[in-house]
Amino acid sequence: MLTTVDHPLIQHKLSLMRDARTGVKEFRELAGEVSLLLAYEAMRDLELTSARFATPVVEGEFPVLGGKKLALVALLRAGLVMTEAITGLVPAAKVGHIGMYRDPQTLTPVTYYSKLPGDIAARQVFLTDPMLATGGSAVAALSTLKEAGAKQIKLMCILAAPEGVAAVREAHPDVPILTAALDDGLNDHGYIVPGLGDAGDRIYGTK
Ligand SMILES: O=P(O)(O)OC[C@H]1O[C@H](OP(=O)(O)OP(=O)(O)O)[C@H](O)[C@@H]1O
Ligand SMILES: O=c1cc[nH]c(=O)[nH]1
Ligand SMILES: [Mg+2]
Repeated sequence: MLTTVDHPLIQHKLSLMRDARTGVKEFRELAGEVSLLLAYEAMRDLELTSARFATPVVEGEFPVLGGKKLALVALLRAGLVMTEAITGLVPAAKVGHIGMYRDPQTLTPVTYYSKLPGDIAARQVFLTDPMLATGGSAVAALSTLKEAGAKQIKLMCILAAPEGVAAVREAHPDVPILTAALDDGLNDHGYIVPGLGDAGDRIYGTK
């Protein structure tokens, strides 16, 4: 399932991210803000239970999170800024990291790191990566998560290309995808069009 979260605040902030004139500091802040807004939607179906306590006025039953514990997994580098923002909302979530870069010639992902919570099988997992382009990186990262035992996973990205959505759907049809926008496609270098450029480079000021 693909959900495009087209809230006006997200769309406005995404347009600022797309603008080539936006510098590193602002881009990084915007990526964090869009991630928080995406998380609001991605976590809409978290289970609630109730707790009994007294407000300053009266005693009662009140809703509190009660379902599976959460894990946020950052696909490095660019996904890191997303998990760091989202931990502000869900500070009890455990955080995992999968390090992967896309070979510029072959566009296939190369994995260089993986560190996941030991109890990931029992957690609701949110994989974060701003860019879903060919989908090679997300498909490989989702396989890594499933090999580690993860069963309930959502993929959160800021921009998706139809090619990447199709690749994830094909390899991992059980994984819902949330994105701020579905763009037109990919150029000859595998960049999303119109896109926002190389997310990692724009967040960290490399290149
Ligand atoms: O869907 P794909 O075609 O696999 O491309 C998407 C990947 O490309 C970017 O990472 P990149 O390889 O640039 O690594 P970086 O975060 O270290 O810059 C992006 O953050 C995704 O992980
Ligand atoms: O447009 C793209 C495609 C892959 N990775 C990026 O960072 N940007
Ligand atoms: Mg990059």
